[in-house]
Amino acid sequence: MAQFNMEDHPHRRLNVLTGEWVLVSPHRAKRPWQGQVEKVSEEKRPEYDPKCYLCPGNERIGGHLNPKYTEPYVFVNDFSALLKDTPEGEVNEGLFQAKSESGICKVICFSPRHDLTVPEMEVSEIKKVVDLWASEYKSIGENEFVNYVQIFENKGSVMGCSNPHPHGQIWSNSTIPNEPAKEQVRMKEYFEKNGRSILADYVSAELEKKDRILFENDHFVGLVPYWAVWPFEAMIVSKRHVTNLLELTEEEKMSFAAAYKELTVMYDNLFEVSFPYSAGIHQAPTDGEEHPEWHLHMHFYPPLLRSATVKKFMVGYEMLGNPQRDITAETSAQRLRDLSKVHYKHR
Ligand SMILES: O=C1CCN([C@@H]2O[C@H](COP(=O)(O)O)[C@@H](O)[C@H]2O)C(=O)N1
Ligand SMILES: [Zn+2]
Repeated sequence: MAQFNMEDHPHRRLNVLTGEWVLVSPHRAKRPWQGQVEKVSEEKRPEYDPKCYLCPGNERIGGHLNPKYTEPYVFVNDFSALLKDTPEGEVNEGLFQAKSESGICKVICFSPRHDLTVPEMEVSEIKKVVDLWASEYKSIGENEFVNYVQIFENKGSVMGCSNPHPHGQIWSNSTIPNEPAKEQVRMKEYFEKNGRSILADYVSAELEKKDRILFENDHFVGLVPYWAVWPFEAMIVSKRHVTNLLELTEEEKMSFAAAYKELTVMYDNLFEVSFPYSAGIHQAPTDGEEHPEWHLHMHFYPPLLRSATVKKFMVGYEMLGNPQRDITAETSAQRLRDLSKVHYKHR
């Protein structure tokens, strides 16, 4: 019987943040990487699109007029999934439980330019987005009925993104949503047991091992998590143990912006296409309590598997059993690390 090893044999890995497992089948990806990288023609977008709902000076659905903004611009979502004046109410009938939920949803236009995406923006421009994320986290979180603020970005039509103009969203609500709630349980357990943040210890351990590190700068580390589910899933984690964006210094926010750019340039260079993903920041709840267990981090969940047009499907066994992947996190990290740091459009 051969000796078990993680490069050749099927195994499960634990996500210590959520307590969930992922099945890894490396033997299925043993074949050398011959996935053809067909070129996907991307239409060149205009710097301004008169029909775009997010461009400066344009009218949005419902008649709201965007100002001729020149900096990142935020507005309340015209089709908000959560509303701040939702009447309180609940259903409590044995197996039938329901509760009213209030919240605020906003859209952030990262740049007045219709044609730019984060990897093509200057770090100083992305820093302005980080500043706006922080001020929105503060102002939205100050609402009595808001206890969690989820900042995220859907990029690319394959992620259901309805508009290519670079933008993100903020959905905030009264209860902590499932994903951060799962992480909070494990972060709290670890912090109460060890007096340190689980992600601080995890990042130090990864910097020791190196094989899943994508990059590091003065204040942030980019890595493929040991428990990654999506083929090129990644995380950006602050080196210092901060619980939310407001604790970051100006220099740390600039480093965050640089890390966001560095990772998304890698992503675009992988298949030389604008790389789709859903990404979001996890940070402390805004319930007015201290949350030393929290450690600011950003998840990136990109769907592409082996080319610009072949994506991973989380179906079947993934839905009924648990997530499964072929290439290992280490192989993905190696492929991303080997890529040029210069965006393919600027070579
Ligand atoms: O006029 C508009 C168009 C789109 N939107 C909102 O912008 C958001 C676009 O984000 P996505 O492309 O990630 O779906 C979406 O949530 C949609 O509700 C407006 O608020 N007003
Ligand atoms: Zn998280």
